[in-house]
Parts: sequence; structure tokens; C-alpha cells
Amino acid sequence: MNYPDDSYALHTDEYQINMIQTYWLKGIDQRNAVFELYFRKIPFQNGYAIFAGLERVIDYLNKLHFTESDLEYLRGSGNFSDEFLEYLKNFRFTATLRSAVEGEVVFNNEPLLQVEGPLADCQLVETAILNVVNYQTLIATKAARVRSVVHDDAIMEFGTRRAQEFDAAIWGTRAAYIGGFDATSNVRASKIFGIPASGTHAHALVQAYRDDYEAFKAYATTHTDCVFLVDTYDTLKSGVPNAIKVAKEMGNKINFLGVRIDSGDMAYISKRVREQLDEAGFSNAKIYASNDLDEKTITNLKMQGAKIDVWGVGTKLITAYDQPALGAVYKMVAIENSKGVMEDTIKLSSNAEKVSTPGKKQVWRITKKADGKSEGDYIALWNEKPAEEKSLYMFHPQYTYINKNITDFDARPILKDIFIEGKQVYQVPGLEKIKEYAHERLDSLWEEYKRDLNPQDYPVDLSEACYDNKMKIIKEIRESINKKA
Ligand SMILES: Nc1ncnc2c1ncn2[C@@H]1O[C@H](COP(=O)(O)OP(=O)(O)OP(=O)(O)O)[C@@H](O)[C@H]1O
Ligand SMILES: O=P(O)(O)OC[C@H]1O[C@H](OP(=O)(O)OP(=O)(O)O)[C@H](O)[C@@H]1O
Ligand SMILES: O=C(O)c1cccnc1
Repeated sequence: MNYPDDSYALHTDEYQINMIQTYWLKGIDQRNAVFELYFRKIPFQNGYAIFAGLERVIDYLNKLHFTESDLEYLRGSGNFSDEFLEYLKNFRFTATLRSAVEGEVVFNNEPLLQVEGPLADCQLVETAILNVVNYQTLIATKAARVRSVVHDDAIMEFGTRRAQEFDAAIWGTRAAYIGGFDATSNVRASKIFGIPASGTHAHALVQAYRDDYEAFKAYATTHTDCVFLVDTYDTLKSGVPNAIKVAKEMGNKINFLGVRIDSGDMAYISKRVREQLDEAGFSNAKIYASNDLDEKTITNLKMQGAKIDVWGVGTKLITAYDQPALGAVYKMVAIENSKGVMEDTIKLSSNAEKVSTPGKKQVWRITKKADGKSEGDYIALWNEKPAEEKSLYMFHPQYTYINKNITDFDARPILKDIFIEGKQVYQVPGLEKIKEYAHERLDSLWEEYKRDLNPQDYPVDLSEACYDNKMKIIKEIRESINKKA
């Protein structure tokens, strides 16, 4: 693999390029189209998801062009004509992108990202956008779940060694930070994104000296901040007593921050470790824990009264262990016809959940003026202006008898302009701002949507116009198929 001009233009499924060739040969590649991205189920049976991935999507779109080696590769496949390759050579992203911003609290079945513009552009970018948003949103959501159970304890991201390769480690770490983690063990992620880097030491250090005391002493004489890993041989008989011995010997020459335990019954052991540290006068020393932790184990450890102050979470966070895919999809919702008129489109399915919602849409977050808390999300057709209405009729799109009228509300659009006709118009805020934003957004959500077990379903409703439009299009398609049959 050695292409000095390698690019992400071919980071797409072959069928996208095949379709673009058809669009181009048939002269419809420049027809205006609208595609929307959404997921159908909130991951981890959580009550919300945290949107992430936009920064990387923006970078991808800004750089999107076919390089010489990309075109050479396509030529070599024999599937594409020279004229089509010339067309691809001049290809640049010229569409409009609207998206939820990173850190936004988002829900199932609502558009989180919308691409509007030439059909070819919309089609080419599907795979890469899904690739990025699916993963980063999943990890940010998992991280938020962990944050919700640790409350104010510190949480460190330790996943790089178990992540699905380099990119997942780096971007997963960023997503975890957005979702509420405090630090990462990945030094490059710290360099690139400014996430605080943090870490202790591994068993190898103790194994190298074959002795807890020698290892801790060696570390303490070469570092100021010290967290000793105490479970290599015997946590309570050797690890902690030797950590204490070294801390006493070194006195003010080091910051004895604490000890890490990485095996055994962490509830029982952490309590005994706490006692040993306190008795030795190190009541400020913290107990760090790691070992296949996730929000469930952490909750359980807390229930058992574990004396753990800092949680290191790796594998189960970075691989989204209990749900490895978000399942977001990207569907065409409108396209220009041969007369230049936009027509809404639908994808039907016998499974009601899989029927797409036609038409270019905006998602409005409806909050009560009185308390600023979210009442639900309201998906409306683009030309509707719910923010100007006095009263909104909100109803469940499948169980329409579940409904309510809302007055005295604010309606905030979730999809923001990111690119207008190929030009970036949105500046991604710094990572700290994004993290803060996620925190604030979560604050405005009622507790019942935030509990980690069996949360309430957050209302994601269609406007009447959007619902009626969907029903009308379903009816028209059914009638037309029946006529032809
Ligand atoms: N008190 C506890 N309650 C619930 N789960 C715990 C408790 N203590 C540890 N765990 C979890 O149980 C699992 C124990 O895993 P495992 O059996 O691999 O650990 P171990 O044998 O102690 O250590 P090692 O990694 O050296 O094999 C880990 O996921 C750990 O986080
Ligand atoms: O358990 P995770 O949530 O994935 O957290 C990261 C794990 O990585 C390290 O173990 P590893 O066995 O790789 O190395 P070490 O024993 O040398 O520390 C660390 O001790 C944690 O157990
Ligand atoms: O710094 C640590 O303690 C650490 C880093 C990576 C993986 N596990 C632990």
C-alpha cells in the first residue's frame, strides 16, 4: 500500500460509483436530490444518543476529489469509460450539508444529517458519512452512559489496545471525550485533539523488577506523579504495602496520587485498599480501577460500596461491546423530476419501522418556555414554521392516539447549515465547547429519558403535514402498483 496521493474518494462502496456512472450517462447526475441520515433504534437501550462525527465528515467533504491513483485504479477495473473518469477527475463536492452539531442529544427516526444537491454528490458521500457518524455517535453514546453512572468520578479512556485499529482508537477517544470522559491513555489523541492524556503503569514494570517495591521505587525516582499498579502479585499483602512504603520514603519528592487495581473482586479489594491507605495516612490517595469495566459493572460495584475513585474503561467502550453498530441509514427523501420539479420519495417495507419518511425535513426540538425542558422532537416538512405557531399538535407517528397540544414553547431547529453548495459555512467549535454542549443538552432532558435502565421513550413526532404527505405517497404507490399488476 503505497500511494502518495491516496485519498478518501474511493472510501465508498463500489455500487455508489456504479450508480453515479449510470446517472451521468443518463444525464441525471446533476438533478437536485435530498438524502437524510437517521438511525432506527437508540443503541444500548438508552433513552438518547449523542451525535458525533461531524468534524471528520467536514474534513472528508472539503478534501473530496479523485486523485491520479484513484482514477488509475478505477481505469484498471475496466468498468468505467475514459469520459466518465474525466468527469470524476473534475468532481468536487458542491452540495449543501445540514447536520446536527456534535454533542447534540439526538433520537431515533429523526434526520440527523441531510445532504441536498446534485444526485451524484449525494450518492458518492453516503458510505463515508455513514461510516463516520455510525461509529462516533455510538461511542459518544456509550461514553455518556458510563458518565451517567459514575456521576462526578473521573473516567479515563483506556481502549486503544482493543480498538478496531488505529482510526477507531483515535476517533473513538474523541467521541468518548464528547460523551463525558475526562482523559485518554492515547497520547496521539491527546496531541491531535487536546484531550488530557493520563495513565498509570502496566504489570510489565513490576515484572521487569520482579518485585513491587523495586518497581515502585524505580518509577518514583523517575517521575513526580505516581499511581502504582498494585495487583501484579498480591494486592493486599504486597502491592499496597509496598506502594505505601515507597510513598513514605519519597515523601514530598513525589505526588502519590494513588494505586490501581486491575483484577479480583474489586468491591472487596477496594475497601481493604482504602483501609490500608487511610491507616497509613494517605486518605487523599485515590483508588483507580480497570478490568473490563462498563456502565453495568460500575453500577454494580457502586452498589456494593466499592471504594473506587477513578475508573479506567477500555474494551467495552471503544468496541461498543454490547452493541457494535448503530445502524444509521441514509435515504433519498426527494428528487427533481424531468420537469425540474422536486418530488418526495419513499422506501416502503412490510416492516413499519423501515418505511422512510418522504420529503425534505427539519427536526425541531420543542421545549417548554417555563422550564426549558424538552417536550419532544417535531419533524416537519421544510416549508413549515413550527417556531411561529401558537400551539403545536404532537402525536406519535405510529400510535396516533398518543398525542398532546403544546403551547408556550420554544422550537429549536436541530439541522444546521454546514456546507452551502459545497462551501463550508460552519466552523466546528473546539472540543471543550462540544463536550460542554453535550453536557448542557443532557441537562435539558428530563431524568426519565436519561436513566440507564428502561428509560421512557422520548417523543419523536411527525407534523400533521409530514404524516399526511407520507400516507398520501404510500397510497399513491400502492395504487400505482395495483394498477400495473
Ligand atoms: N465485585 C464485583 N462485582 C461485579 N463485578 C466485578 C467485581 N469485581 C470485579 N468484577 C468484574 O468481573 C470481571 C472479572 O473478570 P476476570 O475474571 O477476567 O478478572 P480476574 O480474574 O480478577 O482478573 P484477570 O484480568 O487477571 O483475569 C471483570 O469484568 C471485573 O470488572
Ligand atoms: O479492561 P479494559 O476496560 O479493556 O481496560 C484496559 C485494560 O488494558 C490493560 O490491561 P492489559 O492486560 O492489556 O495490560 P497490562 O496487564 O500489561 O496492564 C489494563 O490493565 C486494563 O485491564
Ligand atoms: O494508564 C493505564 O493505567 C492504562 C493505559 C492503557 C490501558 N490500560 C491501563
